[in-house]
Amino acid sequence: MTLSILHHYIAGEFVDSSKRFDNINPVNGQRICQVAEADKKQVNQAVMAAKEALRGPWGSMSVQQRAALLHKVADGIEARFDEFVAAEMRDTGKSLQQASSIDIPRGAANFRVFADMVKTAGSECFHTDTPDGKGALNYSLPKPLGVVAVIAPWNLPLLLLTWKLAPALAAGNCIVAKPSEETPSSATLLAEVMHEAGIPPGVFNLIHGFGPNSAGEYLTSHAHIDAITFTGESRTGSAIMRAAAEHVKPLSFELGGKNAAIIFDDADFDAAVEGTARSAFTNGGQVCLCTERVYVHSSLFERFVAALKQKAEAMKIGWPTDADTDMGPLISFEHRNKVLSYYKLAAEEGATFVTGGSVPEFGDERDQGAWVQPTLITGLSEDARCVKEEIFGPIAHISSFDTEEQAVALANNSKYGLAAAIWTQDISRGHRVARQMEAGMIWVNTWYLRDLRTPFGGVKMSGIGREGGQHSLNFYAEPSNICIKL
Ligand SMILES: NC(=O)c1ccc[n+]([C@@H]2O[C@H](COP(=O)([O-])OP(=O)(O)OC[C@H]3O[C@@H](n4cnc5c(N)ncnc54)[C@H](O)[C@@H]3O)[C@@H](O)[C@H]2O)c1
Ligand SMILES: O=C/C=C/C=C(\O)C(=O)O
Repeated sequence: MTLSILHHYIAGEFVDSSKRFDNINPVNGQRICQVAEADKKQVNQAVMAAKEALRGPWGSMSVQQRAALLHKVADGIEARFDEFVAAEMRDTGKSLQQASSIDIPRGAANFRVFADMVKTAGSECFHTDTPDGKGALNYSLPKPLGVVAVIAPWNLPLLLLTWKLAPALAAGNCIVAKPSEETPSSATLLAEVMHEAGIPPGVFNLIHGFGPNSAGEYLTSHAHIDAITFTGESRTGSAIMRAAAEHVKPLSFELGGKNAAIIFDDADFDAAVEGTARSAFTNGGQVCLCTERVYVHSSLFERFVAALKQKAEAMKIGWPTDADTDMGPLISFEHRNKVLSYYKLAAEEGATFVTGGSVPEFGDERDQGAWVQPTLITGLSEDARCVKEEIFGPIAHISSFDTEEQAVALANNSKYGLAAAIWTQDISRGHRVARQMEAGMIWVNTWYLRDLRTPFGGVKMSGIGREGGQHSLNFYAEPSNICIKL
């Protein structure tokens, strides 16, 4: 059976490479298709095509015209919705429910929100007094950065790729994007949609490949890249920072996390259990915002652990296409081995396994896939590696606290600072504890409730900068100040 091949999209054309890699379905380990792997020459072609396109019709297009094109891209995603859902599920094994209610709808929404926002964006203007009394006018003019390298991860492939593409394009930049090697399909479909929508050749370029010594590194170290926006592991962020250092360029980083949930004694118990199960196991724990550390007031601890265990064991781990599936496989065998190595480490570090800790057995082709059990552990010290290091799988450690001060100190005791969830019915405490969190995003009595205008990003090792609303536009366009002597 000849496998289809996913191509790059460079200068408005779909092109192959001599080198290719396999795209694997993590549900059963079967090959889905082959993917062209861009070499240095092709990455250079993509960068130069983007540079050239800045001087073409895109560079002289009005904001209204650019916004209209971005809405056409959103229309195209919606018109091919089922294809995008199928592509995302094939590459990741995520459930139909997740792909069709979060991943793909957000792909279209990301284009629409920034197409609309850029049309109403204003800029600063100051009337300046001068000694001669005639005054001066100072106004700022936002200008696109130029050629932006966009590097995306595999966990929410279309959502996170378009979360960067949409504002970057809305601000007038040209793009060279590299999706994760694990999830090439929806990005390639997006290239088709961009092409059909009439995005001018070279404005959006898509290259496939890996990170080190492959397309990712060739892209981030390219002299003609004007800015880099990256989402992925913190250590990859460090590598990209080193690669980009020589040419000094703006960086936007959305990195790793080891997020805490704090459940106070006055929490709405059922809501806290439901919300914490969702924040621990959504997308198989493969969301940067997922909870991996749960801190419960000592008065509730035993009851809460039992209730969370019940939730975890009630989850349906099944075929992605089944409407009632709660969790699919992990993204790859490599990642499953990483998560299983932490399950093993947890035991070595002395953890008590409340539930899970191994691999589900199906008795069918799924036994050839990258599956793990949702897992809850207790009993580790705060210095344990399983409590300190990001695992990025369906596992959370639960421990107890007595005072609010202890809860804040426990939650903040991390090199990461991406997100936190606080469960309390005392809203003054909610405000008070949220303000003390060393994190970029804090949810109180909810989790992953999104308003696309809000600042999204982390502190410490969790990132540099913010995405979302005007924060995105502020990164992708930088103001020049023009002073006119009157
Ligand atoms: N903060 C956020 O918003 C956010 C969102 C999603 C995922 N993440 C993080 O991403 C990680 C999981 O995603 P992942 O495994 O794809 O991350 P990863 O860092 O392994 O890879 C991310 C992307 O970077 C590329 N890459 C890897 N090494 C590179 C290099 N040296 N130069 C250039 N490109 C390189 C990869 O090919 C991929 O496209 C987790 O740590 C998760 O917390 C963070
Ligand atoms: O895995 C990380 C999830 C990131 C989500 C977003 O960036 C978003 O919802 O805009």
